Amino acid sequence: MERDIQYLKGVGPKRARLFRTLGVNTIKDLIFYMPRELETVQDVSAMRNEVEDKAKVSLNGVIVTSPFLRKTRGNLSILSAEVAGNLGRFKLVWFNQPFLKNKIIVGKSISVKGVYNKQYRQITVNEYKFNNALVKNDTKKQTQYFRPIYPVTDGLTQSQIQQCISIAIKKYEHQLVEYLPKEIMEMFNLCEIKKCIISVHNPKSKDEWIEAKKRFIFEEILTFKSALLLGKENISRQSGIKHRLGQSLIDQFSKKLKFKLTEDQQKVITEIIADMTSLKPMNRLLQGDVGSGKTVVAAYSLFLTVCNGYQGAMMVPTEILAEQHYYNLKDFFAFFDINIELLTSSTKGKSESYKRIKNGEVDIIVGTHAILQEKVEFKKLALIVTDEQHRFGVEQRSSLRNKGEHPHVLVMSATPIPRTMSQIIYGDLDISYIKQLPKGRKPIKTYSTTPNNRNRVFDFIKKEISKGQQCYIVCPLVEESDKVSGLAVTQYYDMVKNYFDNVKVGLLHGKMNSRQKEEVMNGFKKGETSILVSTTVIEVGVDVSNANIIVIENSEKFGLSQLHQLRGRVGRGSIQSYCILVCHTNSSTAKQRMKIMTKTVDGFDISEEDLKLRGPGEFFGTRQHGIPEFKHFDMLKHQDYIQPATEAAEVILKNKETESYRLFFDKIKEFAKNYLD
Ligand SMILES: Nc1ncnc2c1ncn2[C@@H]1O[C@H](COP(=O)(O)OP(=O)(O)OP(=O)(O)O)[C@@H](O)[C@H]1O
Repeated sequence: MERDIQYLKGVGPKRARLFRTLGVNTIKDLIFYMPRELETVQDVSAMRNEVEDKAKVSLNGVIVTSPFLRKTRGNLSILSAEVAGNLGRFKLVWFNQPFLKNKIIVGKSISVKGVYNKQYRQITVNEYKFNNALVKNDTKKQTQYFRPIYPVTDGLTQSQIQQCISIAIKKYEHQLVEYLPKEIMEMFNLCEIKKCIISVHNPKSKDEWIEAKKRFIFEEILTFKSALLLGKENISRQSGIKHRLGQSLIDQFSKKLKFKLTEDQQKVITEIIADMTSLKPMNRLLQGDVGSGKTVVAAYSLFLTVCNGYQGAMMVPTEILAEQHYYNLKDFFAFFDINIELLTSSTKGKSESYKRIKNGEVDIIVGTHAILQEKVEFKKLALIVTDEQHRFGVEQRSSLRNKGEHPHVLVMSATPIPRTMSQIIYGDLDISYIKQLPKGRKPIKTYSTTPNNRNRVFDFIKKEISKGQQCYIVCPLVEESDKVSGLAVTQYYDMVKNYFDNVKVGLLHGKMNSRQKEEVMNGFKKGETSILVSTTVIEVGVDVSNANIIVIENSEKFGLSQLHQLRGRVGRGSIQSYCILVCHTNSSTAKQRMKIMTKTVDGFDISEEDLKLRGPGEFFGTRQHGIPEFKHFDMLKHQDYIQPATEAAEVILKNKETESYRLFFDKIKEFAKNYLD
């Protein structure tokens, strides 16, 4: 079975090349090559009246009229002929195959598959075969059968794939040995591998096909969950850096805070302290909605590390965010002797900085992925905090981990991920939630409008600015473009400046250099600028509590979760905040999305909706976020499988030394090695 596909009878080097483009390299790959759907084919030769319009049908009959060929104005050719089957005459139609005209001979018998047009008793032919044998009058014949449909490629048809698979199964069936532990199969009522393979490629009934598919879905998610649990088990077996609590120091830090922690913040801090003072490395995800106050939680953990004589690192996805966290942490630690440094690709005097990190002069380093460079070596790194983890790849997470000796890891995510999804992406982490927002926050009022109402929107902004508030306006593009539609910040900035006399307006986008960005951001933070016209560079983390309006132009162009993130830039203090979505299209999908935004303020609900609307692939560009490309498992359709698969994974890890589990456990190790390392 492990032999190269070209050695299968009927394949050869040329066809093997085509198979390889489908990811089929060996005979085993072919046997496990899965159909994407099951087609039900009705046999109209024996049909009663029940065959529906547009149904996929097959027919055996005898050609009874000469072929008729005509050309349409668009140069399309239509070839037709009539056949007589058991139940009368049908018209067959071929599109763009004029060359068949000579083969269609009255009296010849033919089998066809195609799509039925009920009104004209006509079949648009997709596949045909001329037969030598006469058509039998067999009315007891099966009236419907099932045909698996495979992903194909140019030069390789459905029937060729089907034929090769059936040759492969016939020859190698005996090598299909069950590898799932018997106990697991019984516990979860799974169908045996040989039977599944046969049923999935040649099902006798739809139920049989579904049963077989079930096993493959379960097995796939089970392998993945087991690998995640194995990774988790490996980390927890390492000895972590045990911190002392130093409660009095923690109390000192609390006393210097400008606000009282919420109960959720307090609870999460307790969980983190418990992790860091234990013998195992912490491996925790902190999920909290926008503006729920995750930064202060990070500050507590960093403080604990530094007080214990270690270094901490905080890695974030953008320079703006790195700078903001850097200043926030400086502010939090103003009363303590803690050295914090910023490291991004545009930091000046990096080599000096590297030295200070290496010799331990720097206590906390805040930066972008510039921290991951080889040159950055720590003296005693004990805590890694990453913000917006899902923007970093899995490899980056582990490469930062390798900069210390089993450091503690705290992952913060501001994008609320639906539970099912976080169980998959973050299945190897313990999860803490901050659900409450700090006291006194008012729900953001969200409105949807059209560009025609822009002057009214601007007048509203004028009114709020006159009360001392500030406003963000977000546009999707930096500059106008012929290729992509949408408003550009540069032009919009000029328009806003013209409209608002005596109001200071700032412009911010990713093409500006770091110094310019920092200046603009600082001007806005200090309240010197009242309106900030920006691209989505402000999307994550930007925290200016005096800003109470965000206008999002071309709001139809953003995903719901992204709109929620952007909206989260306001409502970060006790004043009433507003989010105005300017939608430039009338489409029903856009309307539906705007409605969700105006009705829902909860980030978890929004991401659930977003996932439904866009599907997991687009929701998070999958590979980047550590979700493998599943062949069978669908995050939306198969949520029910996650819990049982998790239970099964736990059983497997517990019994991994038992003989009957060994075969499958080896597969899990192999998968973990390829995927998680
Ligand atoms: N317990 C609290 N009471 C009052 N204000 C708080 C509290 N905790 C945090 N804040 C303030 O709330 C604002 C938002 O906090 P923070 O920036 O940490 O949110 P976040 O969870 O990181 O949000 P985002 O995901 O949008 O970055 C900050 O101005 C912070 O100082």
